[in-house]
Amino acid sequence: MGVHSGALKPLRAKAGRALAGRVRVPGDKSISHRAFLFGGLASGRTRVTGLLEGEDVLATGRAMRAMGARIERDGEAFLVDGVGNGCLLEPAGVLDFGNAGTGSRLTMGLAGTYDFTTTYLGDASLSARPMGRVLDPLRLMGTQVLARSRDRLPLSLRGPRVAAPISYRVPMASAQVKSAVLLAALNAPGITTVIEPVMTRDHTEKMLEGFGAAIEVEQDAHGVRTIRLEGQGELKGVADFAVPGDPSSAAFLVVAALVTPDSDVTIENVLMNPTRTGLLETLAEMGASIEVLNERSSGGESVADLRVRHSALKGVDVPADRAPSMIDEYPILAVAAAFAEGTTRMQGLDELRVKESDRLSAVAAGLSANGVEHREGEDWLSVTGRPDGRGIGGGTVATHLDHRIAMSFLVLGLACEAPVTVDDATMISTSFPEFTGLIERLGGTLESAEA
Ligand SMILES: O=C(O)C1=C[C@@H](OP(=O)(O)O)[C@@H](O)[C@H](O)C1
Ligand SMILES: C=C(OP(=O)(O)O)C(=O)O
Repeated sequence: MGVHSGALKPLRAKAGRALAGRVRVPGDKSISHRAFLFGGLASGRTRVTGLLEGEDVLATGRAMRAMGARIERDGEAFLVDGVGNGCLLEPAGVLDFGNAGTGSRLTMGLAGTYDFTTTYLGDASLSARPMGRVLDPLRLMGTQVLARSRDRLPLSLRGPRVAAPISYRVPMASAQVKSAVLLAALNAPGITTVIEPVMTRDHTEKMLEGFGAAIEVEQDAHGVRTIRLEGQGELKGVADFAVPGDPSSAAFLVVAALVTPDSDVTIENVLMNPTRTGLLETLAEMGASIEVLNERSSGGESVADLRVRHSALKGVDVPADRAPSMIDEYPILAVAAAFAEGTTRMQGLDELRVKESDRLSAVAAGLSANGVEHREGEDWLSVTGRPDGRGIGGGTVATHLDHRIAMSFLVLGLACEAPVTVDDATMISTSFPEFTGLIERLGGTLESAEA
């Protein structure tokens, strides 16, 4: 059952004090999913610290347990005892991924080439999202797909006796598709090749290498990456795996501090992998005061503390080729743009239409509800700001089961003239259960808006 089995919980944010203090965001969602997937597949034990205990990640943990992994809590850590590559067990029941695109798509890759049946279920949001993007390469590897409605959940997969290694060019910028093919390749004999024309987050490649897979990555002069993975090799648990803080969660606190007058906030231990820092780059161009402090290496990734102070922002053009490195950050960038002098133009946003909601139209509707000047195109958005937040706010935003829409518009409400209400805040726990507590600890005002 997803988080959305209960009643809606409307929440309201209003302007008040400056935000101040030091906080730590929870673990990165992408890396946490992969820690359960790779730890649960590898032979031996992986001890995971800093894991995000969001609903999405917990669903991946349950799926791995259903396929034979042992996952136990040990104080602050999780101990994951894996089955060994090639040795997943057929799950007895359906695998319910709730709201999680990453969990469901990567697990389809991981288990879809096994000679057994797996059945995938999701909430209303996930059941509306396209799955053909992972089912197409799986079909090429020999997997049969059974779905009531074409390439949507709920669906079942049945793998072949022996999966075929393939060469696959990822047709859209998607780390989930790249990862699903690489995970499927672990169970195929020989070498599978994935060609990635535009680089997306590289956590799967890095972690596969860390867990001992035979993987090679080459990049040509145009940035096209060729990833080769030899299947059916051994994967070994990682004694200590530390998950860095999630930059996509930090983004809400960064923008909250930038737009709330007199704020001064430090966010500790944020992942600085360059495939994830597009928002920071854009905000710097807008004139944001963000100091990157104490940059260090943790578990093969670079992390840093971010000191963010209230700043006068100006509108900028955000190029389409930056989209992969900030794909989940456009809703909160639109909020930063609502406080910037001039117009911010964002391009290359086609993938936003197939997230937890159609994020382009959900953001545009939320801006409309709060009187923020903007224009929406097929794959672009422009937002014209009001630097002091005067004359904006006062609306109620439809979140469409989308955590990032809920958090973004609550941040809007922290700094505009009239309070902003979101129709439901329960989905926030899919990726950032600590969000409301951290905003309040920093001095922000959130209140229940239940009738
Ligand atoms: O691989 C991942 O962990 C993710 C990839 C991205 O999705 P796409 O691959 O659909 O772009 C991103 O939006 C999602 O939040 C996490
Ligand atoms: C798109 C997202 O996640 P997923 O695809 O895993 O549901 C997100 O967290 O913004």
